[in-house]
Amino acid sequence: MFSRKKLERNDAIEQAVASFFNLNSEPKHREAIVALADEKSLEKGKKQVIELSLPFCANSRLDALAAYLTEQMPSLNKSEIKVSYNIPITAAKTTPIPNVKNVIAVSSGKGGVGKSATSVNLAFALMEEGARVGIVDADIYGPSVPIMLGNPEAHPASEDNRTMFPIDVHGVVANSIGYLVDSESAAIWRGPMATKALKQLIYETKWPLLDYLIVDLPPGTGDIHLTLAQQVPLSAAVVVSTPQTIATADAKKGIAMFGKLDVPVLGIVENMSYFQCACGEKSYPFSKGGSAKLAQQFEIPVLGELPLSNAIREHADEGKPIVVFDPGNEASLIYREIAQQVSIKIGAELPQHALVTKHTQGNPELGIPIVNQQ
Ligand SMILES: Nc1ncnc2c1ncn2[C@@H]1O[C@H](COP(=O)(O)OP(=O)(O)OP(=O)(O)O)[C@@H](O)[C@H]1O
Repeated sequence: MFSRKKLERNDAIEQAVASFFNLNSEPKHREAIVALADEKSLEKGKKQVIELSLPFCANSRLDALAAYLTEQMPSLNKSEIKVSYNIPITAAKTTPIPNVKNVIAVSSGKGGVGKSATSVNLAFALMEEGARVGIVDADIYGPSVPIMLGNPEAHPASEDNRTMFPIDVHGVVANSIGYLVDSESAAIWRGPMATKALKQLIYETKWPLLDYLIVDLPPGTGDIHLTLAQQVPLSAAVVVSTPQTIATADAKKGIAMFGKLDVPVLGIVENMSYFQCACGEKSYPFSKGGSAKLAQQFEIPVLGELPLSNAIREHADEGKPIVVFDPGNEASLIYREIAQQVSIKIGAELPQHALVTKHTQGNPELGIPIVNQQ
């Protein structure tokens, strides 16, 4: 009979992991990282399995993490490092959405700055990093997610004519008003009708277990935003802007609105930041540094700067998200970095839901079963 060695939490490994991911040294930012190891075998440099549980997803950095850990701690040299993700549930002040751990609003003050393109690619980037992700298109008046996902003719199935199943697209599940009614009908909805439609879309969709639900908001700071922030358990928001003053001025209103509604803004995604010609030279058609100034003012980070790129536009127009269809493209790599930062901030920096006990995967009271991931 073989008995499994008892593995103990190993503080030194946890600290090294936290420093690799540049986490703040405050204990609350580290405590969700759990490293289990048999300390005695570590001392002797024996081959063993280290079990690492992270509160965020980081597929693209696992090789670098393993290299960093063995460099910092040569005793890990012969060890196999097994990583799993245990993404926590963050603050839920209002009715939770069954099966959904974290809701991330993607917002912009001004229209046309690339909010939907960012929402869609952020969703796929989080999925590629190892999370279970859904996207809901809250842009009731101009839903563009179905086009960007390449399935504008799709229609969610229903078992009971009351609830619907989201549509699975390349591993992300989605729902949009665009799948349910034609665009002319939705465009004439006003106030209560639009907010009711949005709530139905969110609460009457049977989401599978999701680490993150991305909500692509309409531009501006109107009724829909207020409803969403007050009646849907938003974990955090990401604000998209171009660098030009007219866009950052509107983005500012959005950041201020989330501040008043107590929704943490994780940072700004600067879209159409620069244009890089084939010769390698960069130019700045929409001005330079606008988001950095805004970020400084609100003491939030710029999560990433995306180029004005034909490839981003073509993939969006063709319904083939660039992160999935051209993963090696510079823009895809930037989306992946943004996704990682979003995931790290939610997992290691935001307060977790009070009902979530430490290292608990889910919460039955929230309709989230306790299951083991990966
Ligand atoms: N970085 C980029 N480079 C080139 N084109 C882009 C980029 N980002 C987005 N686009 C294109 O710009 C157009 C507007 O983008 P998108 O629909 O994402 O903006 P939006 O802010 O969601 O707009 P709205 O909310 O007003 O509908 C789309 O055709 C999209 O493909």
